[in-house]
Amino acid sequence: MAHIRIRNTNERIEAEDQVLDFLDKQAILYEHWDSNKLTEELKEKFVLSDEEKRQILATYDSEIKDLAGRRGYKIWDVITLSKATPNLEELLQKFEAVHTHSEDEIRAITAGKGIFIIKGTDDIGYFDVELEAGDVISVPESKPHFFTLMDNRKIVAVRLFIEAEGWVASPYNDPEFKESKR
Ligand SMILES: CSCCC(=O)/C(O)=C/O
Ligand SMILES: [Fe+2]
Ligand code: NI
Repeated sequence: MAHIRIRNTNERIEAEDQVLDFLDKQAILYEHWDSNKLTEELKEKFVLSDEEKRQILATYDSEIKDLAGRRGYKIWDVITLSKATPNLEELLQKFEAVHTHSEDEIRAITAGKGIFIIKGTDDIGYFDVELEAGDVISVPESKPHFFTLMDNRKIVAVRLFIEAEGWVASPYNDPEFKESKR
């Protein structure tokens, strides 16, 4: 279940009903897939062969097609980030810079965990959405956000796209975002 941290106040929201209500008010789509559908091995595997990525997509095929159908998504893949990822630091530099996308950014976490930091309404400011296996999030098109790993430094996620370049991050220079609050 996702947990929220509001950066300006350091307030944490962890009760499921309050998390769902908060994300709904912030126009962040949040859903939940059954993380137990994966084999025990794949729940803890962060270096994946193409066959293992295909196995993850096959495991969640009905959830992916249902979500894709409702949101008009046509392409999906699996991304894995861990210390074993050859260009991890380069990728994180891109993910950790405030950016926007030209389509809603849909990510379904299937293993590990990560944080999306999203620019909320003016009264809230930036807030963290701490995600774990089973959590599915959609960051709306053009909404400033960034992503970082948590202390375990590893995650596997299904990414859904409308356009192949839908993942392209457009830098967003936000004077309201204070680096010190990373
Ligand atoms: C865990 S998905 C990798 C992060 C990403 O694609 C992105 O755009 C984050 O904002
Ligand atoms: Fe993004
Ligand atoms: Ni919890």
